[in-house]
Amino acid sequence: MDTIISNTTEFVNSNPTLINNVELQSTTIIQYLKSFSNWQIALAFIIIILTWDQISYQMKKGSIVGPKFKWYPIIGPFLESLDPKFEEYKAKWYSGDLSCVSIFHKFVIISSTRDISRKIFQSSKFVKPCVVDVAVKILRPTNWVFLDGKPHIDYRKSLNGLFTKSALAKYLPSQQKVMDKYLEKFIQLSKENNYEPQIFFHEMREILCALSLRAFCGDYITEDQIRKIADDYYLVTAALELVNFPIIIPYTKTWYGKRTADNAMKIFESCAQKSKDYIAAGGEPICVMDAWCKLMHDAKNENDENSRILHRDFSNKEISEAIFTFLFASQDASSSLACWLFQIVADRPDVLQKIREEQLAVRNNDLSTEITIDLIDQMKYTNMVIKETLRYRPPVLMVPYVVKEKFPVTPNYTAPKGSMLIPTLYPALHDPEVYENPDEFIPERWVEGSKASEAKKNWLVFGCGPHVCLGQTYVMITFAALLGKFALYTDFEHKVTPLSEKIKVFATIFPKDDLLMTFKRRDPLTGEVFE
Ligand code: HEM
Repeated sequence: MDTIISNTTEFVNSNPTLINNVELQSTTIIQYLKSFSNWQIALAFIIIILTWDQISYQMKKGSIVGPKFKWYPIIGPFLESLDPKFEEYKAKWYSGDLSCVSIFHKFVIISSTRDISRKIFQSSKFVKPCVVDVAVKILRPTNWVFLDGKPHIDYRKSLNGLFTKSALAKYLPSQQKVMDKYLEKFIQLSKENNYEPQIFFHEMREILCALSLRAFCGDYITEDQIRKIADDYYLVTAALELVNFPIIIPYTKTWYGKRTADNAMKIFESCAQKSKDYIAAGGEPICVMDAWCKLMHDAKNENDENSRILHRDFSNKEISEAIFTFLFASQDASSSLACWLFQIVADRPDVLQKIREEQLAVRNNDLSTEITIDLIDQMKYTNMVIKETLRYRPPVLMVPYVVKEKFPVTPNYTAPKGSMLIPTLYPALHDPEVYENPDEFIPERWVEGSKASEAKKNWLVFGCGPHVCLGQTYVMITFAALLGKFALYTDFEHKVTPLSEKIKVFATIFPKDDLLMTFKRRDPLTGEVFE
């Protein structure tokens, strides 16, 4: 290196004409630039940026489907993305196996076939889940959900035990109490409104939040704390919208979202300590936190090195952050499922009738029968209704991933590093080759051995691969218990409007008219309805 520098210096010093030439040229360039006005320079700069924006778009787009040019320079379809429309998404999915858009500097690739989507979900070497910038601030950088590769897999192993069937069985009794409470609340609300249909979108979100918090934190969390978190939670959803300002400025959406998340995590931290004390005193787990503390407690006394590593001592802060991610992952998707499930079942009296018959049959007409996992496993038809609702109206339409290194997604297309890659779930779940008349709601298509039930590869409702939904069994069990109870003890009706079947996108998907319903008390054995 030194030799190169000294040789160059020698060469330049021995060539005075060269120095003169360089000086002359720089003076000429400066004089030339000076001959332009500031406006002309600014204009040239803009033209260079715009040209680069288009060239970069074309290079990244390659052979895949997408607008021929970036029609709105720089911003791309940013304004449309502020108010996402289901029909626009759908048009995009069916425009090609891979399609793209470019918004500001972000290049977004959407995959719409089952196989490409599965490949993306399973390629953790090339991709990792993509979160909006502000999510790291709201969920905190130390949160386990931001782990990637082996550290993520190991952390997942320690969490999987909290959502097995045997663990979920322990949370059921406290969830039942929440269901009873909200059943009374829904009937009371309807009575106060003279049984006229009213919006139940907010109530569905509230019951789901309460169910999750009781399952996660047991009785360590108070009714007031649950109500406060349920009331404020929409501020977190709003703060984490795909398009949001990345810096947290006081009194903006993101600031309110962070404040809500911090308050919730503070509550969870104190619950975690109470749970640790309870388990240390020999208590049996009745909630997710207890189950976690029990695993940690037992691991200390086990001779098994692996279990000691998996269930090391997690701090209260770590537990609180993980519990918040469970709430965050569950709240919008579960509320979406609740809205569609009640609407769809209420609109189909024959389906509701079959659910009621099954609910009585599995209880042998004995209403004091305890709801257990075994009993839920016997609710075949109820489970098929839930599964078909998830297929017909999948709460999560797409899962954004970010490309870590150049990713050959197909033999003809390589996704550039840094681009956003979005596998979609909807097209695989509406594939007419697997689900005949995919836009019809047919629970019977899920009978054992049927084409639909055998097509495991199409069942992408909960994703697949290393980040597959941690709560999927929890969802099926909770909703079977919930739907069963409401079908037996209430007579619920839905007011159909022209917007009921239209889809509103708000993180997940909801009926556009916000679900107009009434609930009346019903005798489960005679079917008599009371006002
Ligand atoms: C109807 C309700 C739900 C739906 C449709 C749903 C769907 C999904 C989907 C599509 C993913 C991304 C999977 C992937 O990238 O491959 C996911 C991830 C996740 N879900 Fe769910 N989910 C639901 C409810 C829940 C519940 C109730 C919980 C917690 C109790 C939960 C916890 C999680 C977690 C922690 C992740 C991230 C896993 C990881 O990164 O390792 N979800 N979910």
